[in-house]
Amino acid sequence: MNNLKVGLLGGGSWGTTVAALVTRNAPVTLWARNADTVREINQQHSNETYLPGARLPEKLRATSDIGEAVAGADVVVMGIPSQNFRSVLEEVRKHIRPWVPVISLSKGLELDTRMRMTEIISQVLPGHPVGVLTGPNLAREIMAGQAAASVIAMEDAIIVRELQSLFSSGLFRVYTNTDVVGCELGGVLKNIIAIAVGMGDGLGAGDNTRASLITRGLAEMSRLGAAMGCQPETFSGLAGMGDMIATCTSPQSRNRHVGIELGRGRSLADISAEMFMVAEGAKSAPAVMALAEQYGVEMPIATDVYNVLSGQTSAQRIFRGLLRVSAGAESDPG
Ligand SMILES: NC(=O)C1=CN([C@@H]2O[C@H](COP(=O)(O)OP(=O)(O)OC[C@H]3O[C@@H](n4cnc5c(N)ncnc54)[C@H](O)[C@@H]3O)[C@@H](O)[C@H]2O)C=CC1
Ligand SMILES: O=C(CO)COP(=O)(O)O
Repeated sequence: MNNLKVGLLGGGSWGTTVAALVTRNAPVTLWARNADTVREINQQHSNETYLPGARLPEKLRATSDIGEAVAGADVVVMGIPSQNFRSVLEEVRKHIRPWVPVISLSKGLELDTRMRMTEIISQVLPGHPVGVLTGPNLAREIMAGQAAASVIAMEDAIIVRELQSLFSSGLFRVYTNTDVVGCELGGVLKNIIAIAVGMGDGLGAGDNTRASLITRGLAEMSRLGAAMGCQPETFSGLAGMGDMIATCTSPQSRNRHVGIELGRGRSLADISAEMFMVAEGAKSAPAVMALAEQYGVEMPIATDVYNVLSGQTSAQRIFRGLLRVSAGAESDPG
């Protein structure tokens, strides 16, 4: 048991799931902007829109007053999609107490600035310890009580251990890591590769194709990570390979779903119009391209995904192109 009070922002699939997990260890106040969601969590102990069929702990309290969630919190957790992350953080700033750690659950980059979420936290809330919880963590599976593992990454090796126990429970095993950038990058980049894998699945490609994309995707993730000074081991861990496998193979993944529909020949605008949940890879792809250029790293799969997302080519054309490109050494970028 922990004495820390937690303010968790974001009443979507993952915010609600993490709130339910942490409630076992500490009191959690979940802020959601939608008043109906707040009422449903408090009265019915469910969030049917995002987690159909799941029963939430009765102890979990939701509010639509962000001050109520943040002002008394010893830890603030951000479950807000990346493109809205900064605006919510600006609100957090009005209520948060000094030195309270802020942990991101989000797996995207801010489009205009190409910043990671922990960078945004440090910019908006200087002086607050920052971290990220990330790994192969499909929300609905965890709510259904299936075992999973995750990583909490913070630069401070002491604070990270304190927070490890806050997020851990019997079926949710949380490891620590001090490579914040590597862990965060893993979560961002696997979404792009999951879109590529989805395209292949939508086009009827085989298991060998999927395995090749995952492996070559991991190689380009590791190259960008190396250029950005990350620890190479991070990418073979839960935040890298682990999350890559979960997202690239699960029917639950929203990013893979976007890829499947692109593979069937639909446009991103059409696919997005009928999705109410976020697919971070589709939003972050241009920022990933900008990072690759900034660090001089070749990312052929991410580039193809970006070109399909932006309507410059089709999934069918890039998959045909893949077969035409001659392969070099396995250590080469192509
Ligand atoms: N769903 C999953 O299995 C996992 C998701 N993540 C990451 O967690 C982050 C959040 O994703 P999900 O909860 O899955 O998304 P979601 O699409 O299920 O829910 C997003 C929630 O954010 C809220 N929201 C959006 N903009 C807002 C704003 N300006 N102010 C207040 N609330 C706002 C929405 O109302 C919604 O409740 C994403 O970055 C995602 O990549 C990470 C691990 C697992
Ligand atoms: O990050 C996730 C699993 O770890 C969720 O993936 P999707 O956003 O593609 O559903």
